[in-house]
Amino acid sequence: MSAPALLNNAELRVVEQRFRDASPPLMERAGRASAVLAASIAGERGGPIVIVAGPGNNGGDAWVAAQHLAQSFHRVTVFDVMGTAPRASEAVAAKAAYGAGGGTVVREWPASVRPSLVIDGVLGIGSTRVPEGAIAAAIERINASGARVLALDIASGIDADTGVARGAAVRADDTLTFIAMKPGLFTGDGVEHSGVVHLDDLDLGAELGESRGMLLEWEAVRAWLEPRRANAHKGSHGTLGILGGAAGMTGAAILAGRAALRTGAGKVLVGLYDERAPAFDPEAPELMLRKPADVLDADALVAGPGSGSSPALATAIAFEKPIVLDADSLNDLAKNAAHRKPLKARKAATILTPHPGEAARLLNTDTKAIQADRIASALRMAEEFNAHVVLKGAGSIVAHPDGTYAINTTGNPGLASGGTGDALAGMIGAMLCQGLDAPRALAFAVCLHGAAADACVARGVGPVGLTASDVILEARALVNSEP
Ligand SMILES: NC(=O)C1=CN([C@@H]2O[C@H](COP(=O)(O)OP(=O)(O)OC[C@H]3O[C@@H](n4cnc5c(N)ncnc54)[C@H](O)[C@@H]3O)[C@@H](O)[C@H]2O)[C@@H](O)CC1
Ligand SMILES: [K+]
Repeated sequence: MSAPALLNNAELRVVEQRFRDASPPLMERAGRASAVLAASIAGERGGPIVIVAGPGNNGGDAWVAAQHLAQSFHRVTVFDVMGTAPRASEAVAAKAAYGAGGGTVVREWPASVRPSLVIDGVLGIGSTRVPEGAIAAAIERINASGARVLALDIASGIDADTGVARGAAVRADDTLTFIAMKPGLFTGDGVEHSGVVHLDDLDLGAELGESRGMLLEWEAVRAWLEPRRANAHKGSHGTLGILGGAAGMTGAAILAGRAALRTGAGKVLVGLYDERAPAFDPEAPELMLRKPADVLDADALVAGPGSGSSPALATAIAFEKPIVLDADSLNDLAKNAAHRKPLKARKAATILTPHPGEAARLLNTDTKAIQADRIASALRMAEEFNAHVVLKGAGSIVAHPDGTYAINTTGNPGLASGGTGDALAGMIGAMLCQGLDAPRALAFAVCLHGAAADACVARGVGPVGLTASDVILEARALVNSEP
């Protein structure tokens, strides 16, 4: 199973140009696919369908869908938001054919209809400003309809590149997206607004070529970790060192250690800065709690969980194998410019795990600016620090110094609780120890961490009250489960 490609607006416009004379036209294919999915959602004898058509080609898709649905005897009402003539000739023809067949078109929300399905064709990837006037009102009406909503291409009002809702934005139950997946469906506000995402590649899939972005789905990613060989021993799966746990924060480093052990690291040495740190972890006596100087004979190092103002970052930068910088080490990196040059010059891989607040400090900006373009922010950190970066938050972004990126599709709001970041850092370390290269170790752990949280929620453990320890145990089950 290969990972689905992500195409941004500019890349999609190139595809549209290349295929502008395709036969059948792309809009015909998109509208027809929309009608097929809508019919399957509404059911053959389903209730009325309200189709909301906007001013651009997204509205064009809606007109084509309306034509097909009316021909297959669905009770269709089109709400023509602007009342202007569609731009694309296929849309003009579809509107005319729909009208000629006696199809209902209204210029106001059809309040007397109780739709079983609303199709959102207000704005697509051309939505590049705050919706206003009739467009904004139509979006609000769709959200207030109480009906199931199918968005065409992307929920209206969501930016296809960034996932940002600038103002009013449709909340869809399903989105049928065309040609390729778009980043904005899977990160930022897009996560909440897209619902279940369906892809119809309009028969172009094989012709799209390489792309800079991809989606991380657990079913595809899980195959990256090879099954254990029968003759494996603890040395086969590496030794992870962890630097952290200053006074009052030993829990963070211990959680990272437990996560690493339970997701497959051969040995885990936790170097605690707290002078009065416990001698062992009663819940995981296998964890070797040590002084920081005694954990450096390892295959990879995680620095930062609860490390406070200790020298964890400087020690990690000097470590000659892969490192993961988390939490306090990221804040140290943001505060002390002197660390940047030696970090950038490292020969072994560096992984950074900022949440938006930490990312804002690293890039010397504010959280709002980070969230306004999460992909660009993650790629900028990857370049500035010569590191593989995960920008955490809904739709985590994994970005690499070569300009490629991925968006994670797993995870849920239950992960917004203390300790889950420490667990993720430990899982990344465990994957480095088990021989995945840094980009894969990072992407694998991010996807696993979210998939574990999803599995917990699926059996009623969370999202409310989900703990890092729950996620760690579920992650162990997942790395051992058969595909
Ligand atoms: N061009 C093509 O080859 C294809 C396009 N397709 C559809 O076309 C869509 C893109 O079409 P368009 O580029 O026409 O753009 P949209 O249909 O997304 O809408 C943009 C139109 O609304 C205006 N607009 C944008 N943001 C607005 C706002 N916030 N408030 C008010 N008006 C706003 C724009 O000026 C433009 O006229 C895709 O999302 C997809 O649904 C599909 O039919 C597949 C093929
Ligand atoms: K739409």
